[in-house]
Amino acid sequence: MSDNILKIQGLKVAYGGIKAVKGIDLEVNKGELVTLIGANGAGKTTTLKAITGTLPDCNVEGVISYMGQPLKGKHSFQLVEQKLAMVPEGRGVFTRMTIYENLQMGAYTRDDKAGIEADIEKWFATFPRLKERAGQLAGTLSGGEQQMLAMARALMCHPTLLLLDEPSMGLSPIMVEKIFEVIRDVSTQGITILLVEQNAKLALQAADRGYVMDSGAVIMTGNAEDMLHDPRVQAAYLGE
Ligand SMILES: Nc1ncnc2c1ncn2[C@@H]1O[C@H](COP(=O)(O)OP(=O)(O)OP(=O)(O)O)[C@@H](O)[C@H]1O
Repeated sequence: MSDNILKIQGLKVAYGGIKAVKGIDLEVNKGELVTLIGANGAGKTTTLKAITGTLPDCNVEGVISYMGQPLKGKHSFQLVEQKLAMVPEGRGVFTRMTIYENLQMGAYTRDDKAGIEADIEKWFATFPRLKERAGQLAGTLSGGEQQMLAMARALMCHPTLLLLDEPSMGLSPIMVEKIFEVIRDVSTQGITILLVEQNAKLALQAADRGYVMDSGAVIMTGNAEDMLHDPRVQAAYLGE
């Protein structure tokens, strides 16, 4: 039996005349941390949005399967029920709700009240800044704090697959370090992760495998450690 959690076959996405994704294949296996890297406009976010079905009205072809079932036509709430969670670019926290309420919302598919409370405390221990601000509106948080909250909220549903879109974007180096520490930790807990990241070095250092996208196509894939030492990746994406 295959241990695919996510399987993308022949994905094509066109925004009108713009071919953003040109027939890519990608797999994420159980327990893996896979990263998708590439320059601005390569098609990474479009690929994630195709998985979650949150693309604007545009032409999509190909098959995306999650746990062996096609995802087409599923609503966001159905994905969370199936334990597929995403932290979008820009975080997407509920700005007019408190931090505490945001975390509760992340657990809306669960009914184990004590477990939910225990998880909130767990994330407060990981991110003490959120605990200090538990009753504060999420919209008043800094970008880094919102990123922590968005990750903690996504993890409140105990996802099987976590999709992360540019978690390091706009964050201070210390915050980037903290977020990557949490990503690695979550991965070692057995949660399968697909990480889209512009910081290719950090992403490949954290990941098991990587894919490089360029102009809508996957131009390279392999073991993350090997990719880190590949002269082509070093020259094009690692600034070396
Ligand atoms: N809603 C849209 N309408 C039209 N074109 C779009 C839309 N969203 C993205 N594109 C185009 O699709 C291509 C891929 O964009 P996408 O955001 O997927 O790339 P990316 O690799 O995630 O880049 P970035 O790191 O800058 O977010 C780009 O040429 C972009 O301009």
